Amino acid sequence: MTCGVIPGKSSKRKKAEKDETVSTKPKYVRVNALKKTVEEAIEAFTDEGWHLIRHSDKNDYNGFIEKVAALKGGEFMVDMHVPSLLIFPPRTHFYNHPAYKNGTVILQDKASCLPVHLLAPPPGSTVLDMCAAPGMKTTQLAAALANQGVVYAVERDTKRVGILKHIVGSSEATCVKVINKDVLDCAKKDFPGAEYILVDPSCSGSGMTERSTEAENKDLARLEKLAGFQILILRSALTRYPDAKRVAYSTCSLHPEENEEVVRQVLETNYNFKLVDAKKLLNSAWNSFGSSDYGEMGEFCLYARPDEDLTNGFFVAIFERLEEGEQNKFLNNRISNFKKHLHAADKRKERRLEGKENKETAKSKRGNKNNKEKSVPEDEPNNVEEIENNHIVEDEQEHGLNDNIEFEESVCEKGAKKKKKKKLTENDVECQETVNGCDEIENTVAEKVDKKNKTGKVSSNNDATNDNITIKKKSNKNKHKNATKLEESTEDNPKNDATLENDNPVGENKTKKKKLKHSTESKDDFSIEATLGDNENTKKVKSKKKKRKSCSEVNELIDISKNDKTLESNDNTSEENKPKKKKHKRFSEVNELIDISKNDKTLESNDNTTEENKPKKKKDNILSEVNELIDTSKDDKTLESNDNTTEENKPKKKKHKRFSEVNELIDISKNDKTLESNDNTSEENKPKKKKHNILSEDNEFIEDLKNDEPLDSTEENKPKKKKHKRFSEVNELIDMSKNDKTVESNDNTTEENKPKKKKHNVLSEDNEFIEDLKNDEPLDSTEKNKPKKNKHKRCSENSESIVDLKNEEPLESYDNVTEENTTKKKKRKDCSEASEMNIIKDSQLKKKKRKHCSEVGESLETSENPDAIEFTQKSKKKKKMTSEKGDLQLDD
Ligand SMILES: C[S@@+](CC[C@H](N)C(=O)[O-])C[C@H]1O[C@@H](n2cnc3c(N)ncnc32)[C@H](O)[C@@H]1O
Repeated sequence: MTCGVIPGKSSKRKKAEKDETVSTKPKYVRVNALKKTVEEAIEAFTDEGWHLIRHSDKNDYNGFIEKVAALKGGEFMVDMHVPSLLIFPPRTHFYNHPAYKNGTVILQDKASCLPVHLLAPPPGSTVLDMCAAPGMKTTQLAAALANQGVVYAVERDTKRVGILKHIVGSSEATCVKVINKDVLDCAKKDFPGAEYILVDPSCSGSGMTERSTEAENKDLARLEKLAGFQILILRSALTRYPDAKRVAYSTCSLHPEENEEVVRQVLETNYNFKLVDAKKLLNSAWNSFGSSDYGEMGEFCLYARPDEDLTNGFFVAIFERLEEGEQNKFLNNRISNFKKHLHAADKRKERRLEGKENKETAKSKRGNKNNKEKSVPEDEPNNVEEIENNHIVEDEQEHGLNDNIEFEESVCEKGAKKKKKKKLTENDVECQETVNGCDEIENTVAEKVDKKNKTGKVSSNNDATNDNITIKKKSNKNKHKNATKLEESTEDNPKNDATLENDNPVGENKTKKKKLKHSTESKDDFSIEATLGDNENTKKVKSKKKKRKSCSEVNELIDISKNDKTLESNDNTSEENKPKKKKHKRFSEVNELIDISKNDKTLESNDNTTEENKPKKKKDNILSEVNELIDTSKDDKTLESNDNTTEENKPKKKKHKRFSEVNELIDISKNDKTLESNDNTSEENKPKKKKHNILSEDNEFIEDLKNDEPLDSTEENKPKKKKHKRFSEVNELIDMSKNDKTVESNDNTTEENKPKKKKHNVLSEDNEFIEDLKNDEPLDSTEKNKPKKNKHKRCSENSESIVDLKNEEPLESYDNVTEENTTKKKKRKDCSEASEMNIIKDSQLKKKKRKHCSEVGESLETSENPDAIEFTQKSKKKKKMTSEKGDLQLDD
């Protein structure tokens, strides 16, 4: 036997040996299968005079431990779990043994062998060792692969990379690729096809028997920092590598803070992996598992404990990618958190409804609400921030190295140097989670949309190829008379494409009186399509003499900056009618923001509602706006959609004007992914006795998810002999700067009912509000009810010309279409105006038009300025003239 104490040892080695002299822990030697089989090694040791103690019962772990504990000098055993592991009595030294010197055996504690043993990558597979140095497990991985396949061995510390390379070289692990990098700075392409991942990060090392006192003296602050990093790196392993089948997380710590707690925090937010019961993997031949404080989750984790297992203290958790139909049953807390958000949304809605009863306090309530919503919810975990703040890395000395390699424990200074980089990397990790969360939301919403489509209540037109945003509005008769529902589904848009569709099927409005449809398409693969009907937006008109008029405007501006994406949408509309004896009130907005960001989820919604017009005997109901924001982070995609519809009932000789505005600003900077959708709908009913209903719902889709009910719609248009008017409009302006592309589209439609003579006009217009503003008049699109024998034709559609213009000029497009019916008996007059896209172009030809556009801009800018009213009044006088001008321009 050649084992023994080596002369001329360093002080460090002397210390290690001194420790061993008091250790009762056996000495473990892993046979390097790349050089020798276990049988060959056993034979060699036997030849040296060592006596093999056998343990044949593979299920008798306690009997095995007894035998190990009873090993005497000159005896050795084969481990019952790790077949390549040989066990020698305590205080056996191999420093001078030829097998150790030539790399045939590697001194590695049994506990340290368990992670790779449980990870069990088969030969030929691709393995990622995220924290490789000094390389004990790396070489074990290479042996498991039989050098067939590849092991990416990543080590951040340059000094330790040298040791890693030495050990890898001496063990003839030819399949290992050593990479001196921070693994968190690496991308999946750096380790193509990584199937098995070992996460063996720096830890407190409390499991090292020689440091057993540390286990009793917890440095909680240090543990917190370490746990932050451990969570980060484990989460990275579970989210960043799509081909990963199995992941092993291990530490040589006995602190739950670095073990079960890390597993819990990562697992609760992971949709793709499950925790494997380690006991099963070891055929129940093991005794030490995680804390029952963590329930089954803890029990699935494995501990190696010095006292019970005669090893170093160690922790191992094995994760496996979910099969189809499988679920991560430890995801519960995340769902719980989501439910809390839903509950919070309910409360906001209640507050909003309450606030509407008191108009005077509505604004202040809104302000408070916005503030609240912008604050981080209490139930949001703080891990990410903790990780960011505490991203320090402490190198941990691998226990096996105490025996044969001299290296110092060092604190990696690169951690501090790369702090900025790491912060970005964390964002990447978080971003992955957002995708998951939003995918789920999107999928659920998509299901709702499917249901609606199946019922035939929703039709959709989609000009986009694969990617789209769909917004559908329906009224909800179950909850509120004047409720409007919004559905929104989003899908990733790899080319910054977006399609917005607003579909309000005309439904059974009996006579198919109204249809508004327009579509715009931009050059930069951005298309917006809106189909507006009146079936889904409910209206009640109880007075025969009432006319309904609606007008709405939307103006949006979205700015998505390249490295710091911010979405802004501003919508300002101003318009006022001052009928003789009517009173008019302005209506404002509710802005909501829901931010679910901490665990990679962000959801924002803005909702604007308020305001009522109460003419003497008339009542206005302005109903609802829904604004939703979904942030999907995948591949830096940003989608935004805005949809606004408004409606008004007009009393007979009264004039009514309605104004709505939406202003949104959403800044989602993390990882450059933002999706925003705004949807605003309004509706007004004017019952006889001044009843007033305002309903607004935001995040309706969340509501539906919560109630697990299909979105429903109501329709309450039942005026006996009433005339119905409907109006809707969509205006979108989207600026995408990422690819230096700006797309702007404005779309507006209006409608009017002209009751007395049952005339009906269907009008579809783009940017009607612009046109109307230009004319200093309320937006209108008229629609008249036709008498039975009257025929109705559609007159103007500019969508084609609009599309053409857009295709020519990517930056801006203004589309205007107008149509009017002015005669009592089946005469129709149609006006349509085509748009102008580049303000600079055709200055001469569009001189008048440009002037109008300028006025529009002014009016928008001064929407909160009293002067705007004056402007409006002045411009009203020019209405007819302007309209004529428009005709002339079109003719030109
Ligand atoms: C516990 S040791 C790994 C022991 C190794 N698995 C073995 O069996 O020999 C942790 C190692 O991870 C390295 N490390 C820590 N953070 C890292 C990071 N972000 N990227 C790469 N390596 C890292 C440390 O420098 C240290 O060498």
